[in-house]
Amino acid sequence: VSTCVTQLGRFGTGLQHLYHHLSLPVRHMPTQTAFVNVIIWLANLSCVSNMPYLVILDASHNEISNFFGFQPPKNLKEVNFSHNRITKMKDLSAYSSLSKLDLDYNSFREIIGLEQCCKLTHLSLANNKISRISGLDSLLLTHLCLRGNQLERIEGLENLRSLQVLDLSLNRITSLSGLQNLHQLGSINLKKNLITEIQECKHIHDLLLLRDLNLLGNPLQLKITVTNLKSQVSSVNKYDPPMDVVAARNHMTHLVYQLMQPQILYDSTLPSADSPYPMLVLTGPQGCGKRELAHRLCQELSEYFAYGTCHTTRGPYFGEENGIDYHFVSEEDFQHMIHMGKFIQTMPYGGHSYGLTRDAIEDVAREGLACCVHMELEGVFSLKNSYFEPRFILLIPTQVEKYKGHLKSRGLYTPAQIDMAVLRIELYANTNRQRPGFFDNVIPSGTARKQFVLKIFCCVSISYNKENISISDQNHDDPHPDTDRLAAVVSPSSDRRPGSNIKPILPPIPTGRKTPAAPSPAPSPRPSPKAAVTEGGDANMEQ
Ligand SMILES: Nc1ncnc2c1ncn2[C@@H]1O[C@H](COP(=O)(O)OP(=O)(O)OP(=O)(O)O)[C@@H](O)[C@H]1O
Repeated sequence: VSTCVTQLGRFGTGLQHLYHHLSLPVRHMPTQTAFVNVIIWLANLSCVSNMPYLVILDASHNEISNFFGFQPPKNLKEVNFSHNRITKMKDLSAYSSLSKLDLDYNSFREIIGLEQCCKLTHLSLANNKISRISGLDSLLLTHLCLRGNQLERIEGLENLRSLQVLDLSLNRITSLSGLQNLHQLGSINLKKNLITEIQECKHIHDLLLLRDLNLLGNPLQLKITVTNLKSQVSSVNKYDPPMDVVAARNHMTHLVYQLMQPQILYDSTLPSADSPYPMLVLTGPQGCGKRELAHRLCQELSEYFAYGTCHTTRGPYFGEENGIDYHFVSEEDFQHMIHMGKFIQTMPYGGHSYGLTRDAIEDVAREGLACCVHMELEGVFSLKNSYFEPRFILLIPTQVEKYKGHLKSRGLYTPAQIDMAVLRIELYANTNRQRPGFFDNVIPSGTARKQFVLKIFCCVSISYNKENISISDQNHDDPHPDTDRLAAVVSPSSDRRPGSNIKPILPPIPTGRKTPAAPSPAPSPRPSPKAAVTEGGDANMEQ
């Protein structure tokens, strides 16, 4: 035996090999390898004592419980005892040629007896029961694997200056302290340990050869992810805040300023404050015709709606009147109003400020009417935060070239302003796509005015208690619109805003309202010259 290779295949095919190799004289096999057979399942390796020239011994996957229970072959370099039943290491000073020792999947509790194995470079003790690293001080290990043990700290490695690859994954290690002097380290695996602080990395800061560091599955990973996420979110919020964030800030600002003012607890001139005043908001990109339609709506349905005049710092266009189209104020006055808590929401647009005041809404509420306003999308986001529960109708141009041409023909905008307005169409479209129900109704450009009015009616019929409203249409194209038919035209998203309960979004019109039974073409309670001015203007574009 001692002159031959003993090669028993580990998976049961080795017996023929055994006999085949047994017939070989040793001079043909200068490097001897012993494989032992799982079918035989060796319990001891005493036979190896008769193999003085053995160099590599693979005794893995057996039932061996005796650690190196054989006379040491002089040149034994590599031993694989993995997947056996060995519980205790012993002094291996007689095995001084050992360079590679695989002891994975046994039941070792401590590392002992290797002190004299000065040629040992690879040691693997994965999946044992080792709770403390010891006895390695004098070794020249380059590879050390202690994966899947019970280590709580990295200790006893300080002198392993040759160590290049260290696997300490699947332990209970909480700190990277103990690695700082291992300057040859190129790879550290600390996956699935208990490291919580990223500051622990200071211990490996000076390891210049370190290429791989695996800290996956440590508590700090979650922390880093959350921290990264937090810092990403905060940088996004700082430099490119989403509309929700801007709107929340805007709402908070005005709420805080408002709360800093003396509070009026009861105003007998106002309808009950138990429910928010009815409000209709027309939104869409600049010049899409929403302002004109708001004016027209207030004129044609003056029984129900009155125009809520916003404030702006821009100067009036030709034909615009202060207090009707806007309250035109200076930037200074606008800022002062903000600080006086006057606004519900504000928004910068095109280098100017725009804002809707609480007074504008309450003035309309005093008349027992629903307030109709127009604003850009950011304003809508802000209002969604407020106590008011408006109905939102989006007017969206669908024919971009036509819309562009219309803006050009107004002669009010620079090419850059036109481009911006056109770009913002996508913003509205995306919001509508991504947030179903965000708008109560969407009216594409090109919708016939009749249909538009029908849809507004639908909105009204849903907004108000249906018993209280009858839609007669003496002024409109459709002589007998009934609410059922109107309901058929309304898009599903207009049914009810998400989150609202069964009751109508807008309460019945406060007492004091004229009976809506027979709306007449009486003049609007508020002048709406803009509607007259633009009759056939922007609104016509929608036709
Ligand atoms: N309080 C507000 N909050 C947000 N947006 C507002 C507010 N008031 C007005 N806006 C919007 O600001 C944009 C610029 O208004 P401006 O009146 O200067 O433009 P315009 O060229 O007349 O456009 P439009 O015909 O759409 O009103 C418009 O889209 C308008 O609806």
